Amino acid sequence: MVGAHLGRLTRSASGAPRLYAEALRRDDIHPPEERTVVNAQDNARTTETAGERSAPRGDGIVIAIDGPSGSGKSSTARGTARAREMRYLDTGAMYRALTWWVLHNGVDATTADAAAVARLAAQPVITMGTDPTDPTVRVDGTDVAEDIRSPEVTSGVSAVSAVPEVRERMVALQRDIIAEARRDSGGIVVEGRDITTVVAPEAEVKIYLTASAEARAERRSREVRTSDIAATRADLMRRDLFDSSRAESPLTQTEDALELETTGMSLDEVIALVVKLADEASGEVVPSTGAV
Ligand SMILES: Nc1ncnc2c1ncn2[C@@H]1O[C@H](COP(=O)(O)OP(=O)(O)O)[C@@H](O)[C@H]1O
Ligand SMILES: Nc1ccn([C@@H]2O[C@H](COP(=O)(O)OP(=O)(O)O)[C@@H](O)[C@H]2O)c(=O)n1
Repeated sequence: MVGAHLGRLTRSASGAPRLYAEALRRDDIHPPEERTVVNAQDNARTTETAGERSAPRGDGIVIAIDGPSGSGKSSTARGTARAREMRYLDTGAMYRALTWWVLHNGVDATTADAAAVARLAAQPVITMGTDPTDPTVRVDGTDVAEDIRSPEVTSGVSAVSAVPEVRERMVALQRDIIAEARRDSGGIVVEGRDITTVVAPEAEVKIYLTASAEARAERRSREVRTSDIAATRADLMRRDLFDSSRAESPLTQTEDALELETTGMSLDEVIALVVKLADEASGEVVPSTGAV
């Protein structure tokens, strides 16, 4: 199992291995910018970004990250993809894009019946740009990157993403993007709620990212510049409950994903740890044998 030698591992309540921050105090984990280039292939990659790379490599790995809202999935996935020159896929942005489309067509996603949502969600072409320095999301060619972060979309997205036809369509698209990244690049970091369980259970690195509800609410409040941490926390809890209790592909923590508890860790520390796991999984670093 990836990461078993990286730090102090214990078992969480679900039985999943849990990696604590103590691992970061070990000498062999560096922030991404200090990461040493470990082979010639890596060296060649330093001059281009993941999005620009043209030469097919065919040895790309997949890093799958799931977790609740505000646990740091997007920032960690993006940072890791940038550090390792991989592609990056924010699957939440895809469900948000479809939710935007539903609202754009005058339908309230939270009250509409599932059949109406499914019909509408089948219509537009969703296009995802996977360069981690400039990820894009388009609906029928319209750039919706900003609009999909609106409170209206955030309120409706859990209802839209619970519709089976919506998931079927998005998962197929996600798998296509992953297959292409495996074939043509250094691989891809994919984050969401069902990546380790449904979209890419075969991923070389599987992580369940988490943090305390307080830490997540504080992070999100800082991000959206509100001082009402209690309201932010309530919104996170509402969405987490919906996402983890729905019938279709609920957010779940499985035994074969490494739980990374990030309360008290900085983003750079988390990224450094995931980069380290990825380096090991792709054979770029010889695993150390000491502490477990
Ligand atoms: N380990 C961390 N420490 C402090 N802030 C963090 C950490 N990880 C993420 N953040 C910040 O928390 C906010 C939410 O992170 P994000 O990556 O959007 O989470 P998610 O994708 O899981 O909802 C962002 O502003 C991000 O910069
Ligand atoms: N793989 C995924 C990703 C997101 N989603 C849904 O999309 C919503 C928005 O995802 P997001 O990653 O943008 O969420 P946050 O970053 O706001 O926490 C989630 O609350 C889920 O309802 C999903 O069902 N499956």
